[in-house]
Amino acid sequence: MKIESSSDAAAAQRYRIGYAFAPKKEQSFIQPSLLHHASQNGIDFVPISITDSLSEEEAAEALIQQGPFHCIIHKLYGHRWNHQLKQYSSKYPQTLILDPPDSIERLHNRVSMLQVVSALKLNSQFNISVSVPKQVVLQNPQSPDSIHNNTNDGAVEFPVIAKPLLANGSAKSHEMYLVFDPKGLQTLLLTNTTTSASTQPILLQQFVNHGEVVFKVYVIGEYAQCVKRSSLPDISEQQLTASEGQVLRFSQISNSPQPQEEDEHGLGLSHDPHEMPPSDFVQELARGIRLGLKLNFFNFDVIRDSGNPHSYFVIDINYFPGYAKLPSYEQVLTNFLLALLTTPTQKDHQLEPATTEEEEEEEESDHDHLGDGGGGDASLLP
Ligand SMILES: Nc1ncnc2c1ncn2[C@@H]1O[C@H](COP(=O)(O)OP(=O)(O)OP(=O)(O)O)[C@@H](O)[C@H]1O
Ligand SMILES: O=P(O)(O)O[C@H]1[C@H](OP(=O)(O)O)[C@@H](OP(=O)(O)O)[C@@H](O)[C@@H](O)[C@@H]1OP(=O)(O)O
Repeated sequence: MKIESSSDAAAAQRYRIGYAFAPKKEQSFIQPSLLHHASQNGIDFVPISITDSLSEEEAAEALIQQGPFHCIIHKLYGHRWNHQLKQYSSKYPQTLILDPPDSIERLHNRVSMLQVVSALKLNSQFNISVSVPKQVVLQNPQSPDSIHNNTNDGAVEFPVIAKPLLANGSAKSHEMYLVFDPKGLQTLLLTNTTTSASTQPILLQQFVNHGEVVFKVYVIGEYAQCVKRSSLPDISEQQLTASEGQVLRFSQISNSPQPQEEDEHGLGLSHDPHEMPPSDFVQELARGIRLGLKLNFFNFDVIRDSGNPHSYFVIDINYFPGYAKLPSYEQVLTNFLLALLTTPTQKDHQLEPATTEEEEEEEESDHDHLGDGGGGDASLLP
Protein backbone atom coordinates (compact mmCIF):
# COMPACT_ATOMS: atom_id res chain seq x y z
CA MET A 1 0.00 0.00 0.00
CA LYS A 2 1.29 3.43 -0.94
CA ILE A 3 0.64 6.43 1.28
CA GLU A 4 -0.39 9.28 -1.03
CA SER A 5 -1.28 12.09 1.34
CA SER A 6 -2.00 12.75 4.99
CA SER A 7 -5.74 12.34 4.69
CA ASP A 8 -5.52 9.23 2.49
CA ALA A 9 -3.14 7.69 4.95
CA ALA A 10 -5.26 8.45 7.97
CA ALA A 11 -8.31 7.01 6.25
CA ALA A 12 -6.61 3.95 4.79
CA GLN A 13 -4.62 2.43 7.59
CA ARG A 14 -3.44 3.34 11.05
CA TYR A 15 -0.22 2.08 12.57
CA ARG A 16 0.32 1.49 16.29
CA ILE A 17 3.82 2.30 17.42
CA GLY A 18 4.52 1.28 21.01
CA TYR A 19 7.24 3.24 22.75
CA ALA A 20 9.16 2.46 25.93
CA PHE A 21 11.49 5.12 27.30
CA ALA A 22 12.82 6.38 30.61
CA PRO A 23 10.72 9.37 31.81
CA LYS A 24 13.38 11.93 30.74
CA LYS A 25 13.54 10.55 27.22
CA GLU A 26 9.76 10.30 26.96
CA GLN A 27 9.44 13.92 28.03
CA SER A 28 11.93 15.20 25.47
CA PHE A 29 11.02 12.94 22.55
CA ILE A 30 7.25 12.54 22.73
CA GLN A 31 6.34 16.13 21.90
CA PRO A 32 2.78 17.19 20.98
CA SER A 33 4.14 18.24 17.58
CA LEU A 34 5.37 14.67 16.95
CA LEU A 35 2.11 13.08 18.07
CA HIS A 36 0.14 15.48 15.92
CA HIS A 37 2.19 15.10 12.76
CA ALA A 38 2.36 11.33 13.09
CA SER A 39 -1.36 11.06 13.72
CA GLN A 40 -2.11 13.12 10.61
CA ASN A 41 -0.15 10.48 8.72
CA GLY A 42 -1.75 7.39 10.17
CA ILE A 43 0.67 6.74 13.03
CA ASP A 44 -0.43 6.47 16.64
CA PHE A 45 2.27 6.48 19.30
CA VAL A 46 1.19 4.37 22.25
CA PRO A 47 3.06 4.47 25.59
CA ILE A 48 4.07 1.04 26.85
CA SER A 49 3.49 0.79 30.55
CA ILE A 50 6.29 -0.75 32.57
CA THR A 51 5.56 -2.05 36.07
CA ASP A 52 8.62 -2.73 38.18
CA SER A 53 6.78 -4.69 40.85
CA LEU A 54 5.86 -7.55 38.49
CA SER A 55 7.88 -10.74 38.18
CA GLU A 56 9.83 -11.18 34.94
CA GLU A 57 7.20 -13.50 33.46
CA GLU A 58 4.31 -11.28 34.57
CA ALA A 59 6.06 -8.28 33.03
CA ALA A 60 6.48 -10.17 29.74
CA GLU A 61 2.80 -11.10 29.78
CA ALA A 62 1.88 -7.48 30.56
CA LEU A 63 3.73 -6.32 27.44
CA ILE A 64 1.98 -8.95 25.33
CA GLN A 65 -1.36 -7.75 26.70
CA GLN A 66 -0.59 -4.21 25.57
CA GLY A 67 0.04 -5.38 22.02
CA PRO A 68 -0.19 -5.94 19.27
CA PHE A 69 1.89 -3.13 17.83
CA HIS A 70 3.10 -2.67 14.29
CA CYS A 71 6.39 -1.52 15.69
CA ILE A 72 8.05 -0.98 19.07
CA ILE A 73 10.64 1.74 19.58
CA HIS A 74 12.52 1.75 22.84
CA LYS A 75 15.48 2.89 24.90
CA LEU A 76 15.38 0.67 27.97
CA TYR A 77 18.15 -1.69 28.91
CA GLY A 78 18.68 -4.78 30.98
CA HIS A 79 17.86 -8.44 31.03
CA ARG A 80 14.27 -7.91 32.19
CA TRP A 81 13.34 -5.61 29.32
CA ASN A 82 15.14 -7.79 26.77
CA HIS A 83 13.22 -10.79 28.06
CA GLN A 84 9.93 -8.91 27.75
CA LEU A 85 10.73 -8.05 24.16
CA LYS A 86 11.73 -11.62 23.38
CA GLN A 87 8.52 -13.05 24.80
CA TYR A 88 6.49 -10.40 23.05
CA SER A 89 8.19 -11.20 19.73
CA SER A 90 7.44 -14.87 19.99
CA LYS A 91 3.77 -13.99 20.38
CA TYR A 92 3.79 -11.27 17.73
CA PRO A 93 6.71 -11.99 15.40
CA GLN A 94 5.41 -9.53 12.83
CA THR A 95 6.07 -6.53 15.11
CA LEU A 96 9.20 -4.63 14.15
CA ILE A 97 11.45 -4.11 17.16
CA LEU A 98 13.49 -0.97 16.60
CA ASP A 99 16.20 -1.60 17.32
CA PRO A 100 16.99 -5.17 18.36
CA PRO A 101 18.62 -5.28 21.82
CA ASP A 102 21.49 -7.41 20.50
CA SER A 103 22.51 -4.66 18.09
CA ILE A 104 22.14 -1.93 20.71
CA GLU A 105 24.26 -3.87 23.19
CA ARG A 106 27.44 -3.14 21.26
CA LEU A 107 27.10 0.56 22.08
CA HIS A 108 27.33 -0.09 25.80
CA ASN A 109 31.07 -0.62 25.66
CA ARG A 110 33.27 2.21 24.41
CA VAL A 111 35.62 -0.20 22.65
CA SER A 112 33.06 -2.37 20.86
CA MET A 113 31.02 0.71 19.87
CA LEU A 114 33.91 2.07 17.79
CA GLN A 115 35.05 -1.19 16.18
CA VAL A 116 32.66 -0.53 13.34
CA VAL A 117 34.62 2.65 12.54
CA SER A 118 37.95 0.84 12.38
CA ALA A 119 36.41 -1.64 9.92
CA LEU A 120 35.01 1.07 7.61
CA LYS A 121 36.17 1.34 4.03
CA LEU A 122 35.24 4.78 2.77
CA ASN A 123 35.25 5.85 -0.83
CA SER A 124 38.72 7.27 -1.56
CA GLN A 125 37.19 10.12 -3.60
CA PHE A 126 36.71 12.05 -0.37
CA ASN A 127 40.43 12.24 0.32
CA ILE A 128 39.51 12.04 4.00
CA SER A 129 40.62 9.53 6.60
CA VAL A 130 38.34 8.44 9.42
CA SER A 131 39.59 6.54 12.41
CA VAL A 132 39.36 6.16 16.16
CA PRO A 133 41.86 7.99 18.40
CA LYS A 134 44.52 5.71 19.88
CA GLN A 135 43.10 4.12 22.99
CA VAL A 136 43.80 1.52 25.67
CA VAL A 137 41.62 -0.07 28.33
CA LEU A 138 42.67 -0.27 31.97
CA GLN A 139 40.70 -3.19 33.35
CA ASN A 140 42.23 -2.67 36.79
CA PRO A 141 42.77 1.08 37.04
CA GLN A 142 44.03 0.81 40.60
CA SER A 143 46.94 -1.40 39.65
CA PRO A 144 50.15 0.62 39.09
CA ASP A 145 51.45 -2.22 36.90
CA SER A 146 48.39 -2.07 34.70
CA ILE A 147 48.82 1.70 34.31
CA HIS A 148 52.50 1.38 33.54
CA ASN A 149 52.15 -1.49 31.05
CA ASN A 150 49.28 0.08 29.17
CA THR A 151 50.59 3.59 28.81
CA ASN A 152 54.15 2.76 27.84
CA ASP A 153 55.58 2.22 24.36
CA GLY A 154 53.33 4.81 22.70
CA ALA A 155 50.12 2.81 23.27
CA VAL A 156 48.56 6.22 23.88
CA GLU A 157 50.10 9.65 24.03
CA PHE A 158 49.13 12.28 26.56
CA PRO A 159 46.94 14.23 26.95
CA VAL A 160 44.20 11.59 27.16
CA ILE A 161 40.55 11.52 28.10
CA ALA A 162 39.73 8.88 30.70
CA LYS A 163 36.25 7.55 29.93
CA PRO A 164 34.30 4.83 31.76
CA LEU A 165 34.43 1.73 29.56
CA LEU A 166 30.76 1.11 30.23
CA ALA A 167 28.44 3.48 28.37
CA ASN A 168 25.04 2.63 29.75
CA GLY A 169 23.44 6.06 30.02
CA SER A 170 24.06 6.45 33.76
CA ALA A 171 25.49 9.73 35.07
CA LYS A 172 28.68 7.84 35.99
CA SER A 173 29.12 6.61 32.42
CA HIS A 174 29.31 10.25 31.25
CA GLU A 175 31.98 11.22 33.83
CA MET A 176 35.11 12.13 31.87
CA TYR A 177 38.57 13.29 32.90
CA LEU A 178 41.02 15.18 30.76
CA VAL A 179 44.42 13.96 31.94
CA PHE A 180 47.47 15.92 30.89
CA ASP A 181 50.30 13.52 31.69
CA PRO A 182 51.22 10.26 33.48
CA LYS A 183 51.49 12.12 36.78
CA GLY A 184 47.88 13.30 36.40
CA LEU A 185 46.81 9.76 35.65
CA GLN A 186 48.47 8.47 38.79
CA THR A 187 46.68 11.16 40.80
CA LEU A 188 43.35 10.27 39.24
CA LEU A 189 43.61 6.53 39.67
CA LEU A 190 45.85 5.92 42.65
CA THR A 191 45.39 8.89 44.98
CA ASN A 192 41.67 9.48 44.88
CA THR A 193 40.36 5.94 45.06
CA THR A 194 36.69 6.84 45.39
CA THR A 195 36.04 8.13 41.86
CA SER A 196 34.41 5.79 39.37
CA ALA A 197 37.53 6.22 37.22
CA SER A 198 39.62 4.41 39.79
CA THR A 199 37.14 1.66 40.60
CA GLN A 200 35.69 0.70 37.19
CA PRO A 201 37.46 -0.32 33.96
CA ILE A 202 38.34 2.81 32.04
CA LEU A 203 39.32 3.71 28.53
CA LEU A 204 42.21 6.10 27.98
CA GLN A 205 41.60 7.80 24.66
CA GLN A 206 44.12 10.11 23.12
CA PHE A 207 42.94 13.72 23.13
CA VAL A 208 42.88 15.11 19.59
CA ASN A 209 43.00 18.89 19.10
CA HIS A 210 39.88 19.70 17.08
CA GLY A 211 39.17 23.43 17.23
CA GLU A 212 36.62 23.23 20.05
CA VAL A 213 33.94 21.89 17.73
CA VAL A 214 32.32 18.48 17.68
CA PHE A 215 30.13 17.39 14.77
CA LYS A 216 27.17 15.30 15.79
CA VAL A 217 25.56 13.23 13.08
CA TYR A 218 21.98 12.17 13.85
CA VAL A 219 20.81 9.08 11.99
CA ILE A 220 17.27 7.81 11.49
CA GLY A 221 17.45 4.93 9.02
CA GLU A 222 18.88 6.30 5.80
CA TYR A 223 18.48 9.89 6.95
CA ALA A 224 21.54 11.61 8.43
CA GLN A 225 21.94 15.18 9.61
CA CYS A 226 25.11 16.79 10.91
CA VAL A 227 25.07 19.58 13.51
CA LYS A 228 27.83 21.49 15.32
CA ARG A 229 28.30 21.53 19.09
CA SER A 230 30.77 23.06 21.53
CA SER A 231 33.65 20.96 22.71
CA LEU A 232 36.88 21.17 24.68
CA PRO A 233 39.42 23.78 23.53
CA ASP A 234 42.66 22.74 21.85
CA ILE A 235 45.65 22.20 24.08
CA SER A 236 48.88 23.92 23.09
CA GLU A 237 52.39 22.69 23.95
CA GLN A 238 52.73 25.55 26.43
CA GLN A 239 49.46 24.66 28.14
CA LEU A 240 50.53 21.06 28.33
CA THR A 241 53.73 22.05 30.11
CA ALA A 242 51.88 24.44 32.39
CA SER A 243 49.31 21.79 33.32
CA GLU A 244 51.74 19.24 34.70
CA GLY A 245 49.99 16.69 36.91
CA GLN A 246 46.55 18.20 36.30
CA VAL A 247 43.24 16.48 35.74
CA LEU A 248 40.10 18.21 34.53
CA ARG A 249 36.76 16.60 35.22
CA PHE A 250 33.81 17.21 32.88
CA SER A 251 30.52 15.69 31.82
CA GLN A 252 28.26 15.90 28.75
CA ILE A 253 30.12 18.91 27.42
CA SER A 254 28.82 18.47 23.89
CA ASN A 255 25.25 19.03 25.09
CA SER A 256 26.14 22.76 25.16
CA PRO A 257 24.65 24.84 22.38
CA GLN A 258 26.25 25.30 19.00
CA PRO A 259 29.50 27.31 19.18
CA GLN A 260 29.64 30.91 18.00
CA GLU A 261 31.21 31.45 14.62
CA GLU A 262 34.70 32.86 15.01
CA ASP A 263 37.20 34.51 12.76
CA GLU A 264 39.36 31.57 11.73
CA HIS A 265 42.40 33.80 11.24
CA GLY A 266 42.30 34.66 14.93
CA LEU A 267 42.69 30.98 15.76
CA GLY A 268 45.91 30.61 13.83
CA LEU A 269 44.67 27.58 11.87
CA SER A 270 45.03 26.90 8.17
CA HIS A 271 41.32 26.08 7.93
CA ASP A 272 38.07 27.12 9.58
CA PRO A 273 37.40 24.65 12.40
CA HIS A 274 33.70 25.49 12.29
CA GLU A 275 33.28 24.54 8.65
CA MET A 276 30.93 21.60 8.31
CA PRO A 277 32.38 18.37 6.91
CA PRO A 278 31.43 17.73 3.26
CA SER A 279 27.86 16.47 3.24
CA ASP A 280 28.43 13.52 0.88
CA PHE A 281 31.22 12.37 3.18
CA VAL A 282 28.88 12.62 6.18
CA GLN A 283 26.22 10.61 4.35
CA GLU A 284 28.71 7.92 3.37
CA LEU A 285 30.11 7.74 6.89
CA ALA A 286 26.63 7.50 8.41
CA ARG A 287 25.69 4.78 5.96
CA GLY A 288 28.81 2.76 6.74
CA ILE A 289 28.28 3.01 10.48
CA ARG A 290 24.56 2.20 10.17
CA LEU A 291 25.20 -0.90 8.12
CA GLY A 292 28.03 -1.97 10.39
CA LEU A 293 25.97 -1.57 13.54
CA LYS A 294 22.67 -2.76 12.06
CA LEU A 295 20.94 0.09 13.85
CA ASN A 296 18.42 2.68 12.71
CA PHE A 297 18.39 5.12 15.63
CA PHE A 298 21.69 6.60 16.78
CA ASN A 299 24.01 9.54 16.55
CA PHE A 300 27.77 9.68 16.45
CA ASP A 301 30.32 12.36 17.36
CA VAL A 302 33.07 13.23 14.93
CA ILE A 303 36.00 15.60 15.43
CA ARG A 304 38.40 16.97 12.82
CA ASP A 305 42.10 17.12 13.59
CA SER A 306 43.14 20.78 14.00
CA GLY A 307 46.47 19.92 12.41
CA ASN A 308 45.04 18.08 9.41
CA PRO A 309 41.63 19.01 7.98
CA HIS A 310 41.53 15.71 6.04
CA SER A 311 41.70 13.63 9.18
CA TYR A 312 38.55 12.87 11.18
CA PHE A 313 38.00 10.81 14.32
CA VAL A 314 34.79 9.20 15.54
CA ILE A 315 34.83 9.41 19.33
CA ASP A 316 31.38 8.30 20.48
CA ILE A 317 28.20 6.62 19.24
CA ASN A 318 24.94 6.98 21.18
CA TYR A 319 21.76 4.95 20.91
CA PHE A 320 18.51 6.91 20.41
CA PRO A 321 19.88 10.40 21.13
CA GLY A 322 17.95 13.62 21.64
CA TYR A 323 16.17 13.73 18.28
CA ALA A 324 13.78 16.47 19.37
CA LYS A 325 16.73 18.88 19.07
CA LEU A 326 16.67 18.36 15.29
CA PRO A 327 14.49 20.70 13.28
CA SER A 328 11.68 18.73 11.59
CA TYR A 329 12.34 15.54 13.54
CA GLU A 330 8.59 14.96 13.47
CA GLN A 331 8.60 14.65 9.67
CA VAL A 332 11.80 12.65 9.48
CA LEU A 333 10.65 10.12 12.02
CA THR A 334 7.15 9.80 10.57
CA ASN A 335 8.51 9.35 7.05
CA PHE A 336 10.95 6.73 8.26
CA LEU A 337 8.27 4.72 10.03
CA LEU A 338 5.82 4.98 7.14
CA ALA A 339 8.45 3.90 4.62
CA LEU A 340 9.28 0.93 6.77
CA LEU A 341 5.72 -0.12 7.46
CA THR A 342 4.52 0.28 3.90
CA THR A 343 7.44 -1.32 2.10
CA PRO A 344 6.11 -4.26 0.08
CA THR A 345 9.06 -6.48 1.00
CA GLN A 346 8.24 -6.09 4.66
CA LYS A 347 5.73 -8.33 6.33
CA ASP A 348 2.14 -7.57 5.67
CA HIS A 349 1.79 -6.13 9.19
CA GLN A 350 -1.51 -7.75 9.93
CA LEU A 351 -1.67 -7.52 13.70
CA GLU A 352 -2.31 -11.12 14.60
CA PRO A 353 -0.71 -13.28 17.26
CA ALA A 354 1.75 -15.98 16.22
CA THR A 355 -0.05 -19.11 15.16
CA THR A 356 0.35 -22.53 16.74
CA GLU A 357 1.83 -25.38 14.66
CA GLU A 358 -1.63 -26.81 13.88
CA GLU A 359 -2.95 -23.44 12.86
CA GLU A 360 0.12 -22.97 10.67
CA GLU A 361 -0.53 -26.23 8.83
CA GLU A 362 -4.12 -25.22 8.23
CA GLU A 363 -3.01 -21.82 7.00
CA GLU A 364 -0.39 -23.23 4.66
CA SER A 365 -2.92 -25.38 2.91
CA ASP A 366 -5.25 -22.43 2.84
CA HIS A 367 -3.31 -19.63 1.23
CA ASP A 368 -0.08 -17.71 1.41
CA HIS A 369 -1.17 -14.20 2.25
CA LEU A 370 1.78 -12.95 4.28
CA GLY A 371 5.03 -11.56 2.99
CA ASP A 372 8.21 -13.46 3.72
CA GLY A 373 7.85 -12.90 7.50
CA GLY A 374 11.34 -13.43 8.73
CA GLY A 375 11.87 -11.77 12.12
CA GLY A 376 10.84 -8.29 13.09
CA ASP A 377 14.22 -6.68 13.09
CA ALA A 378 17.17 -7.54 10.88
CA SER A 379 15.68 -6.96 7.46
CA LEU A 380 15.27 -3.21 7.89
CA LEU A 381 18.60 -2.17 6.55
CA PRO A 382 18.97 -1.93 2.81
N1 LIG B 1 39.49 11.77 21.87
C1 LIG B 1 38.98 12.96 22.09
N2 LIG B 1 39.69 14.07 21.72
C2 LIG B 1 39.18 15.30 21.96
N3 LIG B 1 38.02 15.55 22.56
C3 LIG B 1 37.28 14.50 22.95
C4 LIG B 1 37.71 13.15 22.71
N4 LIG B 1 36.80 12.32 23.22
C5 LIG B 1 35.83 13.08 23.72
N5 LIG B 1 36.09 14.39 23.57
C6 LIG B 1 35.25 15.52 24.04
O1 LIG B 1 34.54 15.06 25.17
C7 LIG B 1 33.13 15.04 24.90
C8 LIG B 1 32.51 13.85 25.60
O2 LIG B 1 33.07 12.62 25.13
P1 LIG B 1 32.14 11.41 24.77
O3 LIG B 1 31.25 11.80 23.63
O4 LIG B 1 32.97 10.21 24.58
O5 LIG B 1 31.31 11.29 26.13
P2 LIG B 1 29.80 10.88 26.40
O6 LIG B 1 29.51 11.10 27.82
O7 LIG B 1 29.58 9.52 25.85
O8 LIG B 1 29.02 11.98 25.50
P3 LIG B 1 27.46 12.14 25.16
O9 LIG B 1 27.00 13.21 26.08
O10 LIG B 1 27.47 12.57 23.71
O11 LIG B 1 26.82 10.80 25.36
C9 LIG B 1 33.04 15.00 23.40
O12 LIG B 1 31.81 15.50 22.93
C10 LIG B 1 34.20 15.91 23.01
O13 LIG B 1 33.83 17.25 23.25
O1 LIG C 1 18.74 13.86 26.76
P1 LIG C 1 19.35 14.41 25.52
O2 LIG C 1 18.33 14.95 24.60
O3 LIG C 1 20.43 15.38 25.84
O4 LIG C 1 20.01 13.19 24.74
C1 LIG C 1 21.24 12.63 25.14
C2 LIG C 1 20.96 11.24 25.61
O5 LIG C 1 20.23 11.31 26.82
P2 LIG C 1 18.80 10.63 27.04
O6 LIG C 1 18.71 9.38 26.23
O7 LIG C 1 18.75 10.38 28.49
O8 LIG C 1 17.79 11.63 26.59
C3 LIG C 1 22.23 10.47 25.90
O9 LIG C 1 21.87 9.15 26.16
P3 LIG C 1 22.67 8.26 27.18
O10 LIG C 1 24.05 8.10 26.63
O11 LIG C 1 22.68 9.02 28.48
O12 LIG C 1 21.87 7.00 27.24
C4 LIG C 1 23.17 10.48 24.69
O13 LIG C 1 22.55 9.82 23.60
C5 LIG C 1 23.46 11.92 24.29
O14 LIG C 1 24.31 11.89 23.17
C6 LIG C 1 22.15 12.63 23.94
O15 LIG C 1 22.43 13.99 23.65
P4 LIG C 1 22.66 14.46 22.13
O16 LIG C 1 23.78 13.65 21.58
O17 LIG C 1 21.38 14.25 21.38
O18 LIG C 1 22.98 15.90 22.32
